[in-house]
Amino acid sequence: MTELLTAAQMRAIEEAAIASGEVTGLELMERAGRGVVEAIFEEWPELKATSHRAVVLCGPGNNGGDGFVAARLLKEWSWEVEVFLYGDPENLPPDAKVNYERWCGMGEVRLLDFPNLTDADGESFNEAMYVRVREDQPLLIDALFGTGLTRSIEGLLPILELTDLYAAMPELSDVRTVAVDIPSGISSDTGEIVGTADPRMAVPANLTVTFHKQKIGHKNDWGRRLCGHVVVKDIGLGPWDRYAGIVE
Ligand SMILES: NC(=O)C1=CN([C@@H]2O[C@H](COP(=O)(O)OP(=O)(O)OC[C@H]3O[C@@H](n4cnc5c(N)ncnc54)[C@H](O)[C@@H]3O)[C@@H](O)[C@H]2O)[C@@H](O)CC1
Ligand SMILES: [K+]
Repeated sequence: MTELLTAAQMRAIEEAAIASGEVTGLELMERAGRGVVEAIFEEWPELKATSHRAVVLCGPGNNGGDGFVAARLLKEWSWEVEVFLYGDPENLPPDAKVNYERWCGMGEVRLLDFPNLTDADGESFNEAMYVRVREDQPLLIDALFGTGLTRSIEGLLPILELTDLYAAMPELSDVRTVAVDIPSGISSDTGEIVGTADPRMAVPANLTVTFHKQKIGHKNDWGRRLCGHVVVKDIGLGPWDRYAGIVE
């Protein structure tokens, strides 16, 4: 029996755990977000000593929900946290919506889909972000897409330009990027970049925090190259053999 999961197996395991009544989806999401923050402090213990800055990019599904949890917990650590959402808050799945709303009680959410990439004052979004990244060197948390990615994120180039910014600034080699579950753009079933062979269509990470077990995509193809250090966090789904019917 392999201990690498597909997206469908992970989903089935979560559904079985929720159906058993032992845990809710909301609790799993809270543990996932907490796991991300724990992994950040384990990877870079120096970040625990002083408050820091984070930019959290949240997507339209439950991966984004994990991002909202991580944002809230970092804010509780007195970090300065900026949250950006790709998608319509009204269409977030229920658990992600709850965590979006919890975050809204603590801070602003800027939408990532404004078409001309220009703020109301005429400043280019990417220019503003470039300045912020250069000056503040925030931790970047990629909670755009996880196991639910179904098509290429090519249409999201404006977001990817942000990650290009990180790559293009050698003086900022200390900038840290953290993928929630898997770098956005990578298929958790194959490790390939979804819908394209262009490696720029994925968000590379220094640290990837996944849940319960690693997915096939962490170990293969571009996934293996773009995940950075992969950490698996227990979110209380129980022992492996409990799901024998799902993971044979
Ligand atoms: N209860 C649960 O199911 C849990 C889920 N978890 C997190 O949830 C993630 C899976 O959540 P989801 O299944 O909601 O999936 P995702 O959050 O990965 O993404 C799904 C959403 O993205 C959209 N989408 C997919 N490809 C797109 C593209 N190329 N461009 C634009 N939109 C696109 C889909 O239409 C859908 O709205 C996991 O990776 C993990 O991070 C964790 O919170 C643990 C608990
Ligand atoms: K991600």
